[in-house]
Amino acid sequence: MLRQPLKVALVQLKVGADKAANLAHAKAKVSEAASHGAKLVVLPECWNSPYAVTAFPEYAEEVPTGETSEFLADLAKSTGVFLIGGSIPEKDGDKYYNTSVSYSPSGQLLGKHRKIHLFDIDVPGKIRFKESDILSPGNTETLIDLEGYGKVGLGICYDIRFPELAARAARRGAFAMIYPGAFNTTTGPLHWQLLARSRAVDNQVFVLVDSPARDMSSSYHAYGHSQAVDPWGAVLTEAAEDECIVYATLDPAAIADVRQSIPVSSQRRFDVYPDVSKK
Ligand SMILES: NC(=O)CC(=O)C(=O)O
Repeated sequence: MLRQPLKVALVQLKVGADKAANLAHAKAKVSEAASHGAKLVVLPECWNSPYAVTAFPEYAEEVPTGETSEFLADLAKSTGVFLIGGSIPEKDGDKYYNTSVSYSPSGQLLGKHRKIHLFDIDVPGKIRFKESDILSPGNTETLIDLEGYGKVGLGICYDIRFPELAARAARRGAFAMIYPGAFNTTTGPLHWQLLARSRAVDNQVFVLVDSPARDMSSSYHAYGHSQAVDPWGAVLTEAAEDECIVYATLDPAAIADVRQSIPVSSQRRFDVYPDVSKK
């Protein structure tokens, strides 16, 4: 559980085609968040590369030995924050993944999460996206320990649509689910906040979702609206579409309060349906 208040910053980063510029820009924004007192900083899905299946092979790197992972480790250390490094295209042998790495304030690798559920959708006349044309799925759940605060579960974007991941993380003690994401202007307005609030209410945990800024000149129009939701399902902070950093302080009392008031975790009927946290 969350052991003390935690100030978080969600960096809704403007992302372009120039990888070096994306890294430099991320450094400026993470430093800005740290200078405002954030102890946990989150970057969005696919922030060192355009979010396009065709771009992934060109931008992909080894993780955690590649340039961007090393950059994130150094950045976490120089700013003294827990850094959830959004996600980047990963190359491992002849396979590609959509991968997130997280670092401690001393630059230690805390976790590596490969997107488990690939974003393959076809909404006729609106959006077709097929990550599986290039990417392979991850096969491992990720729980990371933020020393002094407690554990958080990690998912990437489409992973939020699969409630089992959050339920399992929460039942293993996570106080929050964090999803670097990049919903779009078709699915975002209906589903992004609904899903974030649902995962929060289902599990009585905080949920952080972090998107790139919207760029109408790119092939993928990210929804934006990075936000933090509390265990009651209340939105603590929400960005609009443009680049910005939004902040929230996660208060341990909110978890204790909702769990005492509405004790669903002791009211579950595992005699009627199975507990998804037991494999
Ligand atoms: N980009 C994603 O992985 C997911 C998304 O946009 C959606 O589920 O909608």
